[in-house]
Amino acid sequence: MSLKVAVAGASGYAGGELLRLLSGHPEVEIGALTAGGSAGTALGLHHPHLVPLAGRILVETSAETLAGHDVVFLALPHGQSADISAQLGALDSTVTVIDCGADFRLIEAEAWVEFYGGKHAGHWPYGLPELPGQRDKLRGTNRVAVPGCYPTVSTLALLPAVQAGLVDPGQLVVVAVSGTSGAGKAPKAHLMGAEVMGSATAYGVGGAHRHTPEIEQNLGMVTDEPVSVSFTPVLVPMARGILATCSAPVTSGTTEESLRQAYEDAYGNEPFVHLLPEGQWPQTQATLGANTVQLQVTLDQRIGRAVIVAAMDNLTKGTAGAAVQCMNLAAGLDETLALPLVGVAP
Ligand SMILES: NC(=O)C1=CN([C@@H]2O[C@H](COP(=O)(O)OP(=O)(O)OC[C@H]3O[C@@H](n4cnc5c(N)ncnc54)[C@H](OP(=O)(O)O)[C@@H]3O)[C@@H](O)[C@H]2O)C=CC1
Ligand SMILES: CC(=O)N[C@@H](CCC(=O)OP(=O)(O)O)C(=O)O
Repeated sequence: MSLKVAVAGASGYAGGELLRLLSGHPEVEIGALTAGGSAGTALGLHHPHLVPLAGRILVETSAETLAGHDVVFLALPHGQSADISAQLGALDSTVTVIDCGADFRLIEAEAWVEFYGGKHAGHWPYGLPELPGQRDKLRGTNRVAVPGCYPTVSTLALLPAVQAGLVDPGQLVVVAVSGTSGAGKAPKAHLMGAEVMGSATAYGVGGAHRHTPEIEQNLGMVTDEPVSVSFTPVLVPMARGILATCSAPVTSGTTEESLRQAYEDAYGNEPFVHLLPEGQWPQTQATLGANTVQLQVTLDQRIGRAVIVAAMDNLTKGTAGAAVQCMNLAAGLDETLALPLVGVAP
């Protein structure tokens, strides 16, 4: 099987990471590469690391340039995917669309309006195969909403403890540091030189970040209890990677052993989620360029809280790797095809 694949937003960070992974995919032929203002320029100008594709010219993003492919990846700014995917669907009924943006992630329209504003476009199968039951929904689908980077790492960090009833899901806390590539390549005042170099900055504090309802939506799928998360993202001066520290009060009877067992049971057979040996704590570097999440869990006996630390590359498992994983499932291929387990270090 050879899948003809297009990437919309190919000049951006997520688009570049998609092309890095797709270049090594044995079942993929790379078709149209599109952009906004960068249309007409060579891909190599934006991504000099993508040597075999460097001479490819970016074209404008339209339903016409994206039609005629088996799979279209959308790596466009928020709010751009809904219109283009509707136009594309009208032109090409057989295409599979995998959206790296947020447009189709949230089920509840009220949450969309509160955190993003504007009209809710609807909900597509959610691209986190590790959520119980989700892998089967992704097999053979022709639409995928790839999760946000913080929701992927936070959900995977808390899921086993919440699912097993070992923590109170109404009192979850996540503090996650992220590299600046999470914000995309467009210039932003808070990402300019002196503002980001040598400094760590919290943002979206106090329940304001738009990933809060997405994390709650995911964890709400594995418990009947109400789920609430206090989520604080922190920008740190590194290019890529997220380290999430998650905690919650344990329920009566929870022990260090039962916590660890829940994580072993949940992820023992997962190809990309790895519980580290006891005493070893995750670091972002070990996940860079890999489609992996590395986890460690412990019980803070003194105050009765479970503490889980998780590391992930925001551009790989946090976006493009997850998108390719979902394409593999949607197309009936081996889920792990072309997805690295090996990171880049030091
Ligand atoms: N970065 C990350 O870690 C993650 C990103 N995502 C999601 O992936 C998507 C892309 O993010 P990211 O790559 O970081 O963003 P970038 O800003 O790096 O890239 C955006 C891409 O969209 C193109 N674009 C911008 N405006 C338009 C337009 N009006 N019409 C057509 N194309 C346009 C840009 O082209 P041009 O060069 O011409 O401006 C560029 O190719 C977003 O929805 C983001 O939320 C999801 C998870 C993590
Ligand atoms: C460091 C940084 O700015 N990160 C981005 C999250 C990127 C991502 O995963 O999210 P979306 O696909 O939802 O944009 C942010 O906080 O907005």
